[in-house]
Amino acid sequence: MGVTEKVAQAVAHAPMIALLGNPNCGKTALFNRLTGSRQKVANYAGVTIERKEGHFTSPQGHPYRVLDLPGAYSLSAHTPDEAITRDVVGGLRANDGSPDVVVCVVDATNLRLNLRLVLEIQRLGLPMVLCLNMVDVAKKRGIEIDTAKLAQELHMTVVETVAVQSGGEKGLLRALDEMWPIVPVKPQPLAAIDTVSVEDTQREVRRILAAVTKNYHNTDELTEKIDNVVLHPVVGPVILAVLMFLIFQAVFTWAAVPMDMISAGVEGVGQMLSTHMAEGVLRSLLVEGIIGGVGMVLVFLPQILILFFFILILEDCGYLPRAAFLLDRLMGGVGLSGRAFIPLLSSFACAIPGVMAARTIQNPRDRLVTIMIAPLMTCSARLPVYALVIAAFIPEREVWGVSLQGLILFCLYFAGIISAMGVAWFMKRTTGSKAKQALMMELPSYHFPNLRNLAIGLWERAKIFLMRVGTLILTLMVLLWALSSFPGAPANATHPPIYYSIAGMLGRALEVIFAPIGFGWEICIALVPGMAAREVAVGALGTVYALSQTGDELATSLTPVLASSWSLATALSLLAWYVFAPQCLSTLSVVRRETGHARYAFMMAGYMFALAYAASFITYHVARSLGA
Ligand SMILES: Nc1nc2c(ncn2[C@@H]2O[C@H](COP(=O)(O)OP(=O)(O)OP(=O)(O)O)[C@@H](O)[C@H]2O)c(=O)[nH]1
Ligand SMILES: [Mg+2]
Repeated sequence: MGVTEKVAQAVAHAPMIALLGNPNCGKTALFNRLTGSRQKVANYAGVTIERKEGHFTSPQGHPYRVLDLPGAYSLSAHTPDEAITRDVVGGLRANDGSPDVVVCVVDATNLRLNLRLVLEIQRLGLPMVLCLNMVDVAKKRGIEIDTAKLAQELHMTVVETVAVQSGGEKGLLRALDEMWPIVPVKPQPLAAIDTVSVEDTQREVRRILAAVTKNYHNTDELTEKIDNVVLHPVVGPVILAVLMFLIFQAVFTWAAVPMDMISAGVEGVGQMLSTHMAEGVLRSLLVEGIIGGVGMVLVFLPQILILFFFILILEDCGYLPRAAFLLDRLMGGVGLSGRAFIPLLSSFACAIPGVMAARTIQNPRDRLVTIMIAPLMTCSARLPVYALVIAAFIPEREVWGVSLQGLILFCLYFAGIISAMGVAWFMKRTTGSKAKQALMMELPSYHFPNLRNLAIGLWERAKIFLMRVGTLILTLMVLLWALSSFPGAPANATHPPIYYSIAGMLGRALEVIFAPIGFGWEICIALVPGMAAREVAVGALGTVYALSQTGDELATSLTPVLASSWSLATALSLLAWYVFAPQCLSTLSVVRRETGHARYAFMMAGYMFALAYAASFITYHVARSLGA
């Protein structure tokens, strides 16, 4: 047996630990520390929405499997993500026994709220360890907790942990090792643990708190001071708007230099290949297919990273639930709850995590509406398309001291948001659901973003993007290049060869549909692979136009080519198209999975196509009549 097989076998029989606790108490941070993995950690409730499994070996050499679970306020689940947690600990999931040990993670600064769940879980009768996490913060605030006394009151092992510090998990590891040999126990049925009333549990929590803590308070003065400003009814929304605006400015202004560098590098390689290689199929594949297509997408890495830099900081410092709170009234106006804010914000990265994050929404109608509008938020794959067209058509100028290009980008994002609100309003009206639930959301204490997490987060993003470029996008580009290069042009050709290729024929067929909104056959070719991944539209335009060049001059830079071959009306129409354009196929399949019905995926594709076409049509014709 090889070493890896031995490890795999040991892991398969290792005791299973489940990390359980309220949302935002540090379960995932602890999971990452134990297993060395990099699951998402952020400062708001409802970050983890799926069961994640990992494994590790303790200092004494014992193997363990460990489960990270969505946070829950109680075992009587109210949302789909809480249901996952309930089913896992209750042993109700197929293929999964109940856990052998429950590690109950609690936020030491918020014991009053957290202990309720501890008492509830205790009734399951499984072996338990209590992790008093975030003791670093508790100590700073002068909260003193007598751990020995708490252990005595609860009849279980209590350890202190700091999940964000290296070595902060040691106490837990020691406690686990002391439990060996771990004998599996069957949990009490969930129905049987519901016998104690909420009031009795509350009374018990108060009694324990009084016994184990001195000067217990869960207020944080700094957080209160900041919130007085940030949640102020007038100042708050202004701060939010300014913040969003600055982010889009930064995406353009900060990215300029690194983008120029990457683009110069890509062009350099292209030029070198075209001067040193003999003309032929291979050179065409490399220069027009790969450099012209994939290189074109690569250039947008800095912009994507800058956008994520801000999203990650906002996530980690604790501002997001505040923004949800500020927008709750506004969103209530169109029938959405403030709860929808975080799923919608996640959709700026990609609609897929956004659609999945809708699991934290309790009301099924609210959840469905949120899922249906999530793709209208501008995902990061659309950013390259916007950026390319903006760079080609919008002059690099300042208006009232702000970059005009950044301003246009902001408007495009804004257009997505406004139309999402419109669609939500329409859906709520037609489904006739009026009930509005109050927003119940914990506002976590602010903390300074963890720089290591920030760096890891950005690195992960860069990796995801580069992987996409290197696999999916590369494959599509090679395929597109082949379809655009064969068959070759006839002898008496009057157009560039691509016109006669398979892709050219397809583009010309589609042109019939898209000509009324100003798209020529070249754009139509790019729309098709753009369905698989949006950035590919940019790469595809790169390849299509590189192959369309008739002169000797090979253009590796797309921007001037577009500026000379499209009218402004066409460019604006394409931007409008991408505000709505039907989702990439992977989003549609996630929508089907999350809603359980294929019809919602079809509905989504249909309504977005109709909106995209209408918006482009109007944009194109208004722009034309204004002489653009
Ligand atoms: N100072 C300090 N911060 C911590 C500690 N543990 C976690 N955090 C921070 O607390 C926040 C929440 O951590 P997560 O690990 O995402 O919490 P979670 O319990 O997995 O949350 P959900 O997935 O939403 O249920 C993050 O901002 C962490 O960086 C700790 O021991 N000390
Ligand atoms: Mg988590």
